[in-house]
Amino acid sequence: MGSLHRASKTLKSLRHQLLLQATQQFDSSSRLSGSSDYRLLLARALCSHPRQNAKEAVDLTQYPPERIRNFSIIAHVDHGKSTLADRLLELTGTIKRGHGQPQYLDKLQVERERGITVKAQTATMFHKGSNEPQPFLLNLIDTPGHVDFSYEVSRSLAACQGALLVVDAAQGVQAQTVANFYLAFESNLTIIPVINKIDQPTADPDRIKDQLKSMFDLEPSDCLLTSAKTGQGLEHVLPAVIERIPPPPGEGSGLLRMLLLDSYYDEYKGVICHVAVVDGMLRKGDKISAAATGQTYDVLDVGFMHPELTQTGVLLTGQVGYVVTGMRSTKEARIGDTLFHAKTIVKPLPGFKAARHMVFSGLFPADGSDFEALNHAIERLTCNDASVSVTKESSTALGLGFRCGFLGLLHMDVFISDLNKEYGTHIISTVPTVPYIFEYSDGRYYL
Ligand SMILES: Nc1nc2c(ncn2[C@@H]2O[C@H](COP(=O)(O)OP(=O)(O)OP(=O)(O)O)[C@@H](O)[C@H]2O)c(=O)[nH]1
Repeated sequence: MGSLHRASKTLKSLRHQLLLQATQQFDSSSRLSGSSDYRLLLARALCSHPRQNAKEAVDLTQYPPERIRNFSIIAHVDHGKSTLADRLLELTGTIKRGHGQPQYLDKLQVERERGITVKAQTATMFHKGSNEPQPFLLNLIDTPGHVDFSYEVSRSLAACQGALLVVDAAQGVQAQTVANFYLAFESNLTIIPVINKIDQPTADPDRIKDQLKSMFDLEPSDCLLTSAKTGQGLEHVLPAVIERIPPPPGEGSGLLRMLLLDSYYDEYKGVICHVAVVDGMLRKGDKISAAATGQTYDVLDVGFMHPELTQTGVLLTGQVGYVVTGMRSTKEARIGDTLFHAKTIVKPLPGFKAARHMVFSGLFPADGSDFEALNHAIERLTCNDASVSVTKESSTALGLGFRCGFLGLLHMDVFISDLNKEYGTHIISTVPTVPYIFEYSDGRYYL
């Protein structure tokens, strides 16, 4: 107890010193001006000593691609992806049984309130099978099930070689099961069918096996039967992942190429990028460039999600993790971009198709004088949701406002309620519209 207290005091004073250094540097540097530079400096000071979890430091160099498996969990809404993810995290000792909230990877407030996954989340686990001499490093990506967020699913699949296709043992195959199956199939992923919720009285696994065979040509003998609620059948999931999903391809000794999967803004660290290392190796202190923007950055911190950010100082071929580079805004982190070592020439990775906005709505401040506040709130919110498009709009009745594009109605609803809740802005939103093409018989058309 005493030594813990001392350690915590030492850490606190170290943090204090770093903040002091950052403040002194800020005062003395004539090049730095404005609060954003100050924030950046603070973020750098804090990034070099991030919030570490109490687990032992992990040496990622011990995990060559042969001992890595990257997989996603995909399913229709509520078929049990996040609950299954919880159980796998518990089975591997990544989180403690009964500790933390259910649906651990659903971290956003909106996810907890609505019981849905909105943003894909990655967690790294270590698992040693009973017949295996060495442990495996498993990267699990929990994805959203709702159709509005299928863009998140396709991005996540780009970092994986396999997917667990979870199907409710009573409901069977649903619309998003089909859509997500084809996303995984087109990406050439190994698909492991998991029939979940077999504890339900109405469960009928044999009927679901037949459905999976007739619709997707998945063999009944390949189906795993589980209950993420009771734990039944879960012992077969990770061995199947290790046996059936191939290791990530990529050249360990090649030039560094990383796929930028996602980014978000953290108050303390600045922009945090989630990346998949396709070739080569990344170390803290390296200089990297972004193919889309041509910008060069210093790598201030590198690590993986275990399931909280855990510093490792290095990421190797096939590994999925995070990088902090001192980017000022998530707008600099173009999702799907290729990151590589500065001064090297590499072929950019294919990246992703741009997100398509399906629904548009005008957002106006209830009081015209709140326009700047709304502008600021939207800017902050889009920092963590780059899939919203924003253009300024003016209306004779409602004054100055914004026209925003969303991936669907649920996405719009989530965004507007976040605007109201997190920023206390009172806004008027216009009836959502969908873009359409008006085509004349003479061939002319209007959007
Ligand atoms: N009976 C039973 N209920 C389960 C099982 N697995 C999950 N559930 C319940 O099903 C509901 C949905 O589970 P989630 O894990 O949030 O489902 P999800 O697929 O992640 O949902 P989205 O993220 O919204 O797509 C929750 O109430 C879970 O407790 C199971 O094996 N048996």
